[in-house]
Amino acid sequence: MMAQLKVMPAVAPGASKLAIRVADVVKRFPGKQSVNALEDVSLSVREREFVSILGPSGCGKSTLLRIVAGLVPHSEGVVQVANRDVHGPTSDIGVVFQTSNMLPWLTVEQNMMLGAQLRKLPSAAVAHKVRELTRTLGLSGFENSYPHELSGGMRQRASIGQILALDPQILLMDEPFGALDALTRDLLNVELLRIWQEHMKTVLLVTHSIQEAVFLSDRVLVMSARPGRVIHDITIDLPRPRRPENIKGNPRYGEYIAQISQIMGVY
Ligand SMILES: Nc1ncnc2c1ncn2[C@@H]1O[C@H](COP(=O)(O)OP(=O)(O)OP(=O)(O)O)[C@@H](O)[C@H]1O
Repeated sequence: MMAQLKVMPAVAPGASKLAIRVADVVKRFPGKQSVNALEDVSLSVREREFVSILGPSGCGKSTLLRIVAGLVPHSEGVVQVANRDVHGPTSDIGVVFQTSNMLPWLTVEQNMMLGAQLRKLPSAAVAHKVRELTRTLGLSGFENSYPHELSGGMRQRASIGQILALDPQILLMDEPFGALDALTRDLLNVELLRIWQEHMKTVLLVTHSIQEAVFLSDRVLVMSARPGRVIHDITIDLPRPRRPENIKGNPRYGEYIAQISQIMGVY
């Protein structure tokens, strides 16, 4: 028996405590060859939900994430974070990209402190938080290392630490583990779930990996080819806490992957 997929409307009617609301968003990049990147995109993410976005290359996933982050303006529609219209970056949101944002001339600890210092957050509290994050992200002993002295996985963990040091309520992640080998990616997926649960964050993650999306998420959104729209909203009904050993052998996990692969035309 295949798992029964719950396909929900893209914007849950009457949903309370929305962390992110995107309604009928259009994005056009003007220019000689103007690009219609997004067309009537609607989605909602509730507080503390873990939602992933999948879609074909070039469908506008990164653009959508950057719009929610306030880094790119949208052409039409409504984008709200914590019930407020997004007009630019806010402290409610932290963004993790595929490649590390660390400054090469600063150490891990200095990089993790930097954002908080720029925001003039109280330095003793920040130093305490950074020490704690260094430990929980498995970077103890590397506080004084420079980015080039770290492995790719450690650099990504440090980048996540940089963002968590600012304590945003919402984490937007754009293929954060895309450049890593499969084993490191699996390990960081488990760490990400632990962080998400411990720190009670809302996460919106863009990924190319159906397996990663199913393993991590409460819901998986699937976008159409460009101009991108959210065409499926699939609730992942797998038990938590999730670890590879108790999820990857679960037949429902395989069924979700098969169904999403079918939706996306990937076999
Ligand atoms: N600054 C820009 N100016 C013009 N066009 C852009 C710009 N940024 C993105 N685009 C176009 O918008 C479309 C969506 O790009 P985007 O990077 O959001 O897709 P994506 O789904 O994240 O792709 P991928 O999965 O390959 O990373 C593409 O056609 C891209 O060329």
